[in-house]
Amino acid sequence: MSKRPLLDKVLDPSDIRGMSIEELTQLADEVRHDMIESVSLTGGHLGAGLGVVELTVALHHVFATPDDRIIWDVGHQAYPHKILTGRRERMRTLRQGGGLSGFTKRTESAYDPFGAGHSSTSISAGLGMAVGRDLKGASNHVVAVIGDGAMSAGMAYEALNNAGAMHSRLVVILNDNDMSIAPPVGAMSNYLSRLLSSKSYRSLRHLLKDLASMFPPPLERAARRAEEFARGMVAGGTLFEELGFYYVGPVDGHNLEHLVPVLKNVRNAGDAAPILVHVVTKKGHGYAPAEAASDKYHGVGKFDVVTGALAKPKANAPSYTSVFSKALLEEARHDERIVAITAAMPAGTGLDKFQTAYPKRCFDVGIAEQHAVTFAAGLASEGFKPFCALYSTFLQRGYDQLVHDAVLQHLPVRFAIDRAGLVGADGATHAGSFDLAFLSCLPDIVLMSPADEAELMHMVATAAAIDDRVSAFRYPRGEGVGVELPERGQVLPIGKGRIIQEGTTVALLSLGTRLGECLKAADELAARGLSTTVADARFAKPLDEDLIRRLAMNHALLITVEEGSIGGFSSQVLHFLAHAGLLETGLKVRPMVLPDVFLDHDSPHVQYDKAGLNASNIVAQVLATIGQSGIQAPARA
Ligand SMILES: Cc1ncc(C[n+]2csc(CCOP(=O)(O)OP(=O)(O)O)c2C)c(N)n1
Ligand SMILES: CC(=O)[C@@H](O)[C@H](O)COP(=O)(O)O
Ligand SMILES: [Mg+2]
Repeated sequence: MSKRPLLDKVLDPSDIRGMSIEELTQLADEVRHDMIESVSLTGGHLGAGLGVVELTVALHHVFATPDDRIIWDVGHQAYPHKILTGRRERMRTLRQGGGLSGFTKRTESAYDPFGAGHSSTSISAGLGMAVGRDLKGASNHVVAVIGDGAMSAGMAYEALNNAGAMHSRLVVILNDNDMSIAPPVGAMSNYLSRLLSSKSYRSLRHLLKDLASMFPPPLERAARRAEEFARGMVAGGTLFEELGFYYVGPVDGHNLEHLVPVLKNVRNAGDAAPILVHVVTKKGHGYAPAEAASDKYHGVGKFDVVTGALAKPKANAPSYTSVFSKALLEEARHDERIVAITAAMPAGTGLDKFQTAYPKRCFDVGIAEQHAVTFAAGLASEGFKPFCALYSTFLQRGYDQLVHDAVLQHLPVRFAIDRAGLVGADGATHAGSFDLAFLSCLPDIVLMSPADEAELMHMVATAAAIDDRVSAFRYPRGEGVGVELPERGQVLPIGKGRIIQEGTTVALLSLGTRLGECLKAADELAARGLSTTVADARFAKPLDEDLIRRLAMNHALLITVEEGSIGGFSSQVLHFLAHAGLLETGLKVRPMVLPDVFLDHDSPHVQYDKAGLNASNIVAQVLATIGQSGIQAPARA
């Protein structure tokens, strides 16, 4: 850790409360350099944090954290906050096993009053805290910091709508950097741009005058309020004022001479009404390579601090995302009814290529997963073939829409579910653990998971062909196994799995990309004299009942393996076995699923070791269940 004259003296935010603006400016500079240095060694979310260095310093200078609550929306911009709140030394452990989380986390620090990872929760959480404070008769401040991208989600509007009518003292800081991960989309984003161009930055004199007129001394307050309404101040104001917020800004978020007095005035306002401070920042600010990059270095691996050059990760095979992207392009070339939907993740889902090839058939709806799902259902009802590409963890947001708007109406929306299973450094908030459980219980859905990237291509083709109900295929983050890829995927027989290798004693039935681990386990079991069948289920729904029956009848032990929580594929298999009377035959069955805990960030391999889903764990499960001596396969047929 490099020496930093001022930052070295900051053990917690109380050390910066007495600093002058000059000192705060120097401190911000030191925090920025410190953050760049540590993220260059760990990788992580860089651009967002760089953009809020001054804002973070100003907030901790003005507000009495942790009694005053600061809630960072998403939490990916909270690295400067971590540096200033006693976690500076641990920044080099960021996103690694046992290290700091890449997001805010309640168990990590008293300065993180609310955990995050998913976006657009901060205003709701802040309002809950503000109302809780009022109910307790306490007087602390609550500040929610939300980005312009996160403002596109329904939850943010639900919260504004509620807060604007609550008369509870809440400060919302809208951090407007005119960026999401990709450039922001939507009418709100256009509105914010218009707001900025019509108002331009308010000078400090104007800002303080505005604030003074908003927050008159207590005795005059009621009369002043009435007068404000009477003369139409609210009606002539911003959308936020229409919703019942005091609007302050726009303020230059990199200018501490402006930020600090404005925040002090907001803090001292004392009025029982929510305030929205519109702060304008630049994502990646103060680090030229980030400012110059098209994504402002939103998320990076390790990099060279001087040049900004990103370390190139070694890849032995194309990523599942890129294979999906290519396969969908191929299907779209053959069928112009195919359209694609992303919720603010065009690059992350691989739909950026689709956007370039078919701009009129690709829709980035912003961070709005619920809307994405019902929007796709609407397109399907008009005869289109929508592929809604979402990360598994973010699909959780759109569950009711998926059930009520798509599945129930048999509207053929195709869900391309990326980042299924454990995702590594993003940790528990981003793990795709639950989709198999929450999808496999839905009537009539077709739910697939590929064992490798060629299988993924087949599943894209299969989904394109399914036109009478919802279908979904889920695949992991990261690279495939390096199999040869066809030009185009083939349509698979629905609900049919495949036997990969035949054995006699143990049957491993895999769904998804644990198949490789099952094959390794089978080799090891063979070396121990246990003849093992390995099968790839391909479908979690409908189940291949013939295949499962065959495995159950001809083996002593059946193990299911999946990268999902309890309640998913294995539960479907167990349900079938129970009702088919196959559990009373002496067959032993062991479902191997993710453990019933939230697993923290680590490398995916270590995570899967902890989850007990690697080859060695499968071998151990077999040996623990039937012993090393082996059992002869029963003749049950
Ligand atoms: C529900 C949900 N959908 C998608 C994401 C992925 N995501 C993380 S940050 C981000 C962009 C947020 O933009 P903004 O709020 O403006 O913050 P900035 O990065 O610009 O500071 C997105 C889409 C998420 N975290 N949560
Ligand atoms: C903060 C956030 O939600 C995203 O930036 C996410 O971390 C992206 O994950 P991938 O790196 O898997 O695209
Ligand atoms: Mg933004």
